[in-house]
Amino acid sequence: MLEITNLVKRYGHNEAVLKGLDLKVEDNSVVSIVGASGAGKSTMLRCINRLVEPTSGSIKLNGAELVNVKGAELRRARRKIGMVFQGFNLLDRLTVMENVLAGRLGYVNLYQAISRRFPQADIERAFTLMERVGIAHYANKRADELSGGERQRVGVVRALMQEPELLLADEPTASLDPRTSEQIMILLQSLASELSLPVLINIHNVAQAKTYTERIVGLRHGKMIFDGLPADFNKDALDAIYGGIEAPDDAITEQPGAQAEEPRHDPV
Ligand SMILES: Nc1ncnc2c1ncn2[C@@H]1O[C@H](COP(=O)(O)OP(=O)(O)OP(=O)(O)O)[C@@H](O)[C@H]1O
Repeated sequence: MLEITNLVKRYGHNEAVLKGLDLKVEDNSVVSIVGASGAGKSTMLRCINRLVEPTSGSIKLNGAELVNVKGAELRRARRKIGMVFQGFNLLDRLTVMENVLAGRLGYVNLYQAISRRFPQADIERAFTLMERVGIAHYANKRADELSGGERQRVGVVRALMQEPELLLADEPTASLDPRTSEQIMILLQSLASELSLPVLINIHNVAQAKTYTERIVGLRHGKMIFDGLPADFNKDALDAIYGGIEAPDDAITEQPGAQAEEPRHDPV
């Protein structure tokens, strides 16, 4: 379980970007974080994986405090947090397998990392996960030969190679076409359930958030102003979060094609 208490982040002497956030996310739970540009969504994810230093507050993952840990303890904490990126963040000239094995770098020694001699168990785990997401046949292909959806699957497997206790996804579908986006959202949803992982997804596409996640958290100016079920995320909630400025046209309607595969929850 992820437990955030009174999280504050201030960059320099500016006004706080996160103003006392509280959030609990159970295992198996897929939560989307929505909010206008600048609301603090990325800062929140980056505080959790400590790419950004929180100003104050507490972030606990399965009881272990993440705020203020340093050195080896921070490295150990970080490897428990898998991250999936909008731009995939793959090493294009390396193969799919090499990219996937990069997820183990936090676990192997320097010699193994430099010589890329990963334990057999890691290679087997890599194949199992690649098979699970349908990319095992691409193991020896270069990453830049894959489509966007395939590349994102590589990104997901690399994150899972860390044996994470939490998965963070920062706009994981923003670079993908609608159909591929749906597939990636369904994949994240299924993996959360299969691996008993809490998953937090920053997402601009409110229709996808409503269809493929079971809980929506809405941020505005660094404060949480909505935390509830997709069914309760109505026009008032949308206006409160986006202030009528940035709300996408289709935000409260069903995502076209959402029925193409079986989502776990009925679209609302
Ligand atoms: N490294 C930084 N230094 C100073 N200010 C920053 C830094 N990173 C983000 N900010 C500011 O913090 C605020 C929140 O930014 P953040 O990227 O967290 O928002 P967001 O909701 O993720 O936006 P978007 O949807 O556009 O990615 C913005 O005003 C931004 O300018």
